[in-house]
Amino acid sequence: MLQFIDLTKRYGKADPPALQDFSLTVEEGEFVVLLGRSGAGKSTLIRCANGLIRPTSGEVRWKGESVTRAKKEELLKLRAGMGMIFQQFQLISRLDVLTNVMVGRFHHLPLWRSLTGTFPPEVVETAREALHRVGIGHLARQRADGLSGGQQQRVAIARVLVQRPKLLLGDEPVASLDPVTADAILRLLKEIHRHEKMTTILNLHDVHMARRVATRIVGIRNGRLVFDGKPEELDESRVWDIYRPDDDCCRPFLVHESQPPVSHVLLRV
Ligand SMILES: Nc1ncnc2c1ncn2[C@@H]1O[C@H](COP(=O)(O)OP(=O)(O)OP(=O)(O)O)[C@@H](O)[C@H]1O
Repeated sequence: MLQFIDLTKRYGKADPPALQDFSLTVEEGEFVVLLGRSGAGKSTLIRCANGLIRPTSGEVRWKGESVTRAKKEELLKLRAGMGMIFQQFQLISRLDVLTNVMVGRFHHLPLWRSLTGTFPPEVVETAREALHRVGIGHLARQRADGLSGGQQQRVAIARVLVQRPKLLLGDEPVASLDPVTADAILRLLKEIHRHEKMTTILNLHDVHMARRVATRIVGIRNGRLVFDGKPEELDESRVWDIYRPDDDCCRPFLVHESQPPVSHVLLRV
């Protein structure tokens, strides 16, 4: 169980809070998609989950242990059970694909192996299997920077698979990809979720895709939770609550009867 308890995050004293009194409990095995406008606080929340960002107040607890209060060593241990994928993939560009995937096992190997970059045969085998699983087994010996965005995200997902985390966090994992590739990556994540049952939290900018993959959708607006429900409960007025501009300036256009539903309009802007 992952608990966000009364989180508030201010980056600067004078800045408005990126998160404000934010509480949410995510049960094991859920597939949660965070929706919200740019700057709503989605990335901040995801990064608080694995301690990349410390909240100004409040606490994150993972399986009962405090991520927020964990000391460096404890935090590294907690993070070993949390995989993360990013918009910009975060691969080591000069290394080949297979080595990038094996990096996912670093947490579980003795320090000398990390320092020398040598991996036991079973790790090599596990990494090869993971690459096949994500559909790019044939690219194992290619340099990471020679791949397309979709292929790089598959490498990043394979790296998470060898890590065998209990929690997968995705900070806009498909935001840099074209719609067809984004769709393929989300299908892959959904299939992995179905198979591994790992708790998954992603933030996405696409309402339609969110409805398709999530078991639960959380809407964030100005750092506060404004929707928490099943995909089928996210009707047009709730989509509007999440995305409406603060001054309501565009509402007459967006909800005009002759217009497609808000979620469709939002997909196109
Ligand atoms: N490192 C930082 N320093 C200062 N302010 C930051 C920092 N990171 C985020 N913010 C601010 O915190 C608020 C929330 O940002 P955050 O990136 O969490 O939103 P988001 O919903 O993920 O947005 P997007 O969808 O555009 O990525 C924004 O006002 C943003 O400008």
